[in-house]
Amino acid sequence: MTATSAAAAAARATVYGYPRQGHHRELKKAVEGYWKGRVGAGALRETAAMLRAANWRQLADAGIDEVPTGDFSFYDHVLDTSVMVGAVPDRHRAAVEADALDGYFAMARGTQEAAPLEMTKWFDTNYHYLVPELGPDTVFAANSAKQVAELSEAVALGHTARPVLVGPVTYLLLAKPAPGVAPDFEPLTLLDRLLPVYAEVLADLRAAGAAWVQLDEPVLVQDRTAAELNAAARAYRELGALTDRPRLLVASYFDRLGESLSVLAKAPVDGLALDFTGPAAPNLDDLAAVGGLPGKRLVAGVVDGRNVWINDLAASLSRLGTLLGFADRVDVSASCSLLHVPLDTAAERDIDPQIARWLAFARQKATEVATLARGIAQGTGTIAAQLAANRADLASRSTSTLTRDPAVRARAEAVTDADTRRPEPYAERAPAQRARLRLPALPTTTIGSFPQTSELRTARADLRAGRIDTAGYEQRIAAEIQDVISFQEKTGIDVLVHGEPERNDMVQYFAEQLTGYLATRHGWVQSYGTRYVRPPILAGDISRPEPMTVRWTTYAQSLTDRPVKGMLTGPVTMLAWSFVRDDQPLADTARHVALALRDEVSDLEAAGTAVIQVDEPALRETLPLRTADRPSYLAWATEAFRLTTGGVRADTQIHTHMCYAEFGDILPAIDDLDADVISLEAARSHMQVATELADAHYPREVGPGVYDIHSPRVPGPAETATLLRTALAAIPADRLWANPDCGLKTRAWPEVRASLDHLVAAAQEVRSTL
Ligand SMILES: Nc1nc2c(c(=O)[nH]1)N[C@@H](CNc1ccc(C(=O)N[C@@H](CCC(=O)N[C@@H](CCC(=O)N[C@@H](CCC(=O)O)C(=O)O)C(=O)O)C(=O)O)cc1)CN2
Ligand code: MET
Ligand SMILES: [Zn+2]
Repeated sequence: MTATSAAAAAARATVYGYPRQGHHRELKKAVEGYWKGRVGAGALRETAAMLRAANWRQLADAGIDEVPTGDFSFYDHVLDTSVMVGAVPDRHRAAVEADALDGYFAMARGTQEAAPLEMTKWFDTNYHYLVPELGPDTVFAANSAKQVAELSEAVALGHTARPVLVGPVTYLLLAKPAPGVAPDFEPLTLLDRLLPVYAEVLADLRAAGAAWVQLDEPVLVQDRTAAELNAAARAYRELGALTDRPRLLVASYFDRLGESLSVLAKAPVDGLALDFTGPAAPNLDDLAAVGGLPGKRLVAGVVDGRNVWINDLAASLSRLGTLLGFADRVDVSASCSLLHVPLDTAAERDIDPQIARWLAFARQKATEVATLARGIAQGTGTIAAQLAANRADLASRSTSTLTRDPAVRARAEAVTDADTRRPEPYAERAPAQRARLRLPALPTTTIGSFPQTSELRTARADLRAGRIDTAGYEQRIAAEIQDVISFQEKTGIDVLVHGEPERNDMVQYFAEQLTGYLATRHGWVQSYGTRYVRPPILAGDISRPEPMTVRWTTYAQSLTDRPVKGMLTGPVTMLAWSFVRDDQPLADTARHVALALRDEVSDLEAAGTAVIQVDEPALRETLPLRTADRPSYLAWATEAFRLTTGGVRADTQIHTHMCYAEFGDILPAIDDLDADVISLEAARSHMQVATELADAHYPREVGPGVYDIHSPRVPGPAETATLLRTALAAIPADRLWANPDCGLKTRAWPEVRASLDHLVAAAQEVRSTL
């Protein structure tokens, strides 16, 4: 047998992870029930075990030969890794020792006594992880209990299973110096201390029956310094040299490995799992250039694990055909964990069946992976029917009228440079806005949403189910807006919001009103912890049949003399938090969305709205992982924002808002948005961003958040005032705003009342010292 046919004959199907929540988000309900004291720890653990078993069953039924374990999490798998290596912050240690589960949730969410770990975006996805906190005094200790238990469960159920772990290099490079540790401390210096802990976990997993263990090293698809590449080489040299270990599969995804590829190819590990989709496609040529992976296993991620379009099976088979020559054994997978896509298209009864055939969620992707593995192992003849159906579905998508609207295309082509610039520079606009708005120094505002109470969600569910009519629903929304406006007036907020009660989600709400978008009923994807989103599917050319927000915004403004901010989601975020079409450049799609939003901005301005906020929380997360790809992205992204906002008068104040990210490396792009005011998340990272903005001489108005809205914890007035003073040390008073980190939709009213009282008091106190 030649190497190629041996590799082909052995081809197996596998995936790296699967949605955790269950068909009806049973996990969310159980965890939130546990927090409220309505579900006991035993019942919570039973639900979790039931969901894991159901997932493995589903994967096995789809034809997956080797299922992942350890990808399950009660909250976040990076936090699970911190627990696995014993990196529990001192402030949470007592809670963790008293009760592991409660301590775990305390690290994730914080308690009144101890702040939670910081949360940030997982690479360029909409998933958030809890940032490990490390310092020179960190003592690691192996705790393999969760990994071993989940492997044992899968094995007991008869599955061939492969534990999936966050790799040591990725773990350290995603970590931050713990509070109190010098900010220039480099967690990677702890590698020598961490490797023995991984060695112990690997030995435990081997003892529990693991033939293979997967170590995920997605940080290696980012630009890395020589020192970091050396550290990666050393890590895998040492782990590879262990005698008591399972075989090691090192995985990367989301982009090409570049210079890291040769490091991993040379490492004494047993296999590599590589992404061959989207920006990672160059991995194929790069693999040829390093001489393949002789003697190793290659897991080929040829099915896009983070978008929802069906795979082009014929194209994947041809790619796999090339890859077969590169390794001893070639297996088939999705490009990354299926955590980032919804579970099952079969639940989507409202999507036109013709269009539903273009879509593959996690369950369908598992089937695609299995089909491809069978195709190369047993010959394409054995999958002829699937190939024919796939060809027909792909053709139906590419010829559909949904994807081409001549009016949208003509308008997009006619955009001029002048459309993307406000005629007056910021320096001229600022005084005009000051004269119109007459705000005090350190004006207070919020980011848009107020609590999305279960009453509001129930009202929406009742409307959908026909239990109430539109008039009844709208009465409910109007009443909520009245409450939110009068609360803000009483509290003494300066620039008000209507509170977004009518929005199920800041992206989905707009998508549902735009032509060219599809919405899902059950397409939940985990965003963080127990919070999920249903990313809409941007399938065609985008247009706005009628105004989307003018009615509720003007209603709110009619209730007060203070300015009410108009509130829109920006074009980049609309793309980032949707599943976007992959049949044209993102820049073209962004322009369609921007033009639709530009009309909304213009309608809001015409209706008298003096302040319009265009949220771009996803601007940073969508930044390409490789530096070389960034300038072209930032050019179209900032242009789309300016196209959205560039048509307004000088005295109309444009705000933008960003959260969940490090902003330091995109400050010039933030300036390029030409927004008048930006609010940023800053509370959990102790105002770091305020200093960064000051160092960069950022010239416009800024509201670095002084209330961490991701925690049920209420910061006291002194703490809020301290944060505000820290910001004031970096940003002059005439350009500083006081606001929370982000919207208040996930918080409860009692927390919001207290926290905003403290925020207004802090602003007043600091104002009095000016
Ligand atoms: N798309 C998006 N991405 C984002 C964010 C965001 O706001 N949107 N913010 C950041 C992440 N933060 C997030 C903050 C909150 C929630 C969140 O609250 N999600 C809600 C769901 C929000 C929603 O879609 N609500 C709908 C549907 C609610 C629902 O659960 N409906 C039930 C039935 C209704 C019921 O009886 O409760 C169902 O359809 O099954 C509504 O209000 O109408 C949740 O997990 O619970 C998600 C992400 C970053 N990425
Ligand atoms: C994730 S950014 C959220 C912005 C939105 N306006 C809100 O307040 O909820
Ligand atoms: Zn936000």
